[in-house]
Amino acid sequence: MISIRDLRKVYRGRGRAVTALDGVSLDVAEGEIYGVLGRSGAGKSTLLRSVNLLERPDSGTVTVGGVELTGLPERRLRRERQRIGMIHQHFALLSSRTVAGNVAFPLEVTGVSRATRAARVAELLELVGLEGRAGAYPAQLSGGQKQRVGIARALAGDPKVLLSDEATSALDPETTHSILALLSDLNKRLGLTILLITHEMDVVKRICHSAAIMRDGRFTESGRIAEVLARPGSELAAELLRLGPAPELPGQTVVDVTVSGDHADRPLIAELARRFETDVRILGGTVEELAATRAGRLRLVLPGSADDNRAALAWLRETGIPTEIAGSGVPAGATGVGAAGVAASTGGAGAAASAGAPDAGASAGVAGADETGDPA
Ligand SMILES: Nc1ncnc2c1ncn2[C@@H]1O[C@H](COP(=O)(O)OP(=O)(O)OP(=O)(O)O)[C@@H](O)[C@H]1O
Repeated sequence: MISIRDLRKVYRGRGRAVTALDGVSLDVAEGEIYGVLGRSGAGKSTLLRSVNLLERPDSGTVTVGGVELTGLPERRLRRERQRIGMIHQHFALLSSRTVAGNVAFPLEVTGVSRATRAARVAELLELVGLEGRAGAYPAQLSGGQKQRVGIARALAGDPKVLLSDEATSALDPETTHSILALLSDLNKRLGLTILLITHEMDVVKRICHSAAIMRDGRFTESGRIAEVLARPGSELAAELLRLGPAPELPGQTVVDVTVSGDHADRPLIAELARRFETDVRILGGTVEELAATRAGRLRLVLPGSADDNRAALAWLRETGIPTEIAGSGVPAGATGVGAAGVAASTGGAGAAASAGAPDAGASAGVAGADETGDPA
């Protein structure tokens, strides 16, 4: 539904040039919710605003619903833009207009008749759960209600694509959940394709089918959540399923295994114990009901060094369970077997590389992420 190819954008001014987009490519399938995650300054807003060409990229192409927007004259572009809704962090409502007046605004601009407008506004307010608030002014609404107005307004022209610019960043956690639930519901009921930018991993966990991490104008990793979880060394997977820093346990091997999809119901620990006659301990774990799938990450301790456990590690790898040595009790450099080594040898080298695979500090990258919810 949205296809972006090699987008570049450099802001120039006062002898200074900032590369906001450094060759970004992205595909969002029809009916998908796609989250772009990144810290402030990563280029997320520039990317999102490039999708409807509110921001003109220096080069690259943007295609939405089969129409290449970057090739259109301004008048045609204005028409195509009406098929793309957008919601904003601070709602961007007109304070002098009522809820109904705000939602009706885009319909007025496109010349929809008064009667049709009134019927459509009533329908939209019901869709976002704001029946009965048509006559209220923005100042009389809570943040969550304001965002509902923003969503109703964005959907007025019956778009197939919704762009969400940090739509929940100004809201408290409970309201955030209700707005995310609404977006998810609209995605299902209307088949709405949603591209959102956020700095909150929780948003990705709750509603996204696919995600990307953006840093310095580039995607360092991207993909469908189910694929990402199966990708050894994945930074996104580590952020989705967080474990604390790994301890050093001399003479033991600490491994982090990710179980999702077909593996979620597998009696993995019993199998390991049986096949390799080893006493597997669980050191920690996290299980998440992600929008895309149920998934978990377990931190296991196997007696003996990584070398002693070679066969068990190989079996995990062959079984297709992403496995990383979190801390072998021996310096990674001494054996050459570190998380990156496992990642590379599990057949995920390409994916790990595209993820900006962590090097010698891999275990810290996986397990030692900060507590802010921001990607590293
Ligand atoms: N109009 C502009 N003129 C000059 N530089 C800009 C402009 N807009 C953005 N930038 C710069 O481009 C880079 C990317 O900005 P962008 O707003 O896209 O990032 P972001 O990830 O959305 O961050 P934030 O969440 O803080 O908005 C930043 O370094 C920013 O300072």
